[in-house]
Amino acid sequence: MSNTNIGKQAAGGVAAGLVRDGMVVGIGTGSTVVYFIEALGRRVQTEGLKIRAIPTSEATVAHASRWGIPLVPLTPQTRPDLTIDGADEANPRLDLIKGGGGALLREKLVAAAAAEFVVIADSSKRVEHLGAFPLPLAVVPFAVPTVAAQLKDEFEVTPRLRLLADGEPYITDDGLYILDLPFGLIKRPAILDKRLKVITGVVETGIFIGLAKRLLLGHPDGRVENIYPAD
Ligand SMILES: O=C[C@H](O)[C@H](O)[C@H](O)COP(=O)(O)O
Repeated sequence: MSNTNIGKQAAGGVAAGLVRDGMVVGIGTGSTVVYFIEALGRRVQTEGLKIRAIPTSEATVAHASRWGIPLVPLTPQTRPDLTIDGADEANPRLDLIKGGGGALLREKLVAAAAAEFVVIADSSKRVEHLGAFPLPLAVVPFAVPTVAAQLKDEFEVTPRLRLLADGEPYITDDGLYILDLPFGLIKRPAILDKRLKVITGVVETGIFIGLAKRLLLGHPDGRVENIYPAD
């Protein structure tokens, strides 16, 4: 197993240990979350842990179902007690960039609705400043040309339409396209998030501000560090 995967698996395992009987658990998306689902699924199968889970993507529906984890939709009455999700970058305040897997919209809904949101990641995801990872933006397909032009004018960034291996646009579970924005350095993520959100045709950004209350950072030696938001 690669060093990165050791960290992901370790963080996913610790996160599965946070789940208690009777909880509603929000389950994010991505390669780190797959390890969390495995560890949680094992607890469901061997300990008889009784939980209900809210998935953030069709991929997560498939993984969780394989482990026999009961799934429920997000409603005002059924909100997660705890949501566990990965991240592409986390700064010291635990502001995040997410959406490398295209699931940012459902992920933000499920993270924001949760009583507690805990991020799991390997140590490469911790950064001083967000922005080296291109910021994903979920955009209505019809609006992509005009949104892209506005981004170039206003933010001096050249958006890249996310494509599949066959050259066709990547389409999210909600029928949206993804524009990846290579900012390089994002100095004020909260302000950038607000400015991007008001562009007509933009549905959601991959900037998650003030949602994560804890980061479980998995290291190549299997150690998991607990990180809380810096002031
Ligand atoms: O849309 C995908 C999610 O935001 C993922 O949580 C994020 O991209 C991190 O994924 P991974 O755990 O595969 O690095």
